Amino acid sequence: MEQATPIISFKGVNKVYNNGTVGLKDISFDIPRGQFLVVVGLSGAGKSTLLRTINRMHEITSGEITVEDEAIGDYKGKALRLLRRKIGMIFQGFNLINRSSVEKNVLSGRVSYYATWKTILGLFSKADKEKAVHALERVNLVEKLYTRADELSGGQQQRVAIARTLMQDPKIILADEPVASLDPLTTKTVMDTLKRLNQEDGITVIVNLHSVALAREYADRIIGLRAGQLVYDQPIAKVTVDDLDQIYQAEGEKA
Ligand SMILES: Nc1ncnc2c1ncn2[C@@H]1O[C@H](COP(=O)(O)OP(=O)(O)OP(=O)(O)O)[C@@H](O)[C@H]1O
Repeated sequence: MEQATPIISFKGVNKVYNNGTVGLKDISFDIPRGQFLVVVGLSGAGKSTLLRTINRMHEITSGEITVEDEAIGDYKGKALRLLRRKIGMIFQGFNLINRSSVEKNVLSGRVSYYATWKTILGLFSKADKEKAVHALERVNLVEKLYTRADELSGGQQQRVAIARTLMQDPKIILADEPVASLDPLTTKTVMDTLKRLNQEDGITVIVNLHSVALAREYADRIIGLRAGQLVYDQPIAKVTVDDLDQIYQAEGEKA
């Protein structure tokens, strides 16, 4: 059984969108520090909503979320910036500046450490440039430092996005369908990178995935959502194919 203090805790969390759609319904669970957690569920089950409440990209309607034992709901200004600094986010579409070099994209992960005018003028410190090289080494892409982002493959672009989040020295990485637009081979390079950072740096990783096969391959634990509710929560050793089929049963969707 996990004994570690949770790095993130959901306590009776509800999210209702302005148009009345229920995003999350009475979600309570803890995420131990260093866990590789995979969230599965049908399209519209609430996976993105769940992830985005952790860095306050989405506000919750009721309940409480704590990160490192602090309720984050009232964070404003500096406290919110610091929260977002310690939580890296990876998106399905990579969100890179396509016409800029890999180096510039990676350095942009450091902007929250600078006054705005410096980053506008591109005055990153030598230490940060070295940090960018190191971040690219971690994702095995250092040879692409001066390549334009849009000249890279999808899997390489996603690894640049991961390197960019490493510039924040994140304690948590949220990845929302990070491999949904990638082929199987590049999918593996991206998932392996996330797993390595989880294991070597102890970064807590929370990934939304459509693929049940990938979830089983990489997760320490799988949670399942259906219609905004937490309907499944098991350590990987106890996860069975039948369980996962159940979560996807509604529309017969499989990996
Ligand atoms: N901004 C919004 N306004 C209103 N409803 C929303 C909004 N964003 C999401 N929803 C709704 O909330 C529910 C949960 O959506 P969410 O995107 O979290 O699901 P998901 O599991 O991530 O789906 P997918 O796998 O398709 O990304 C869905 O019914 C969705 O239509």
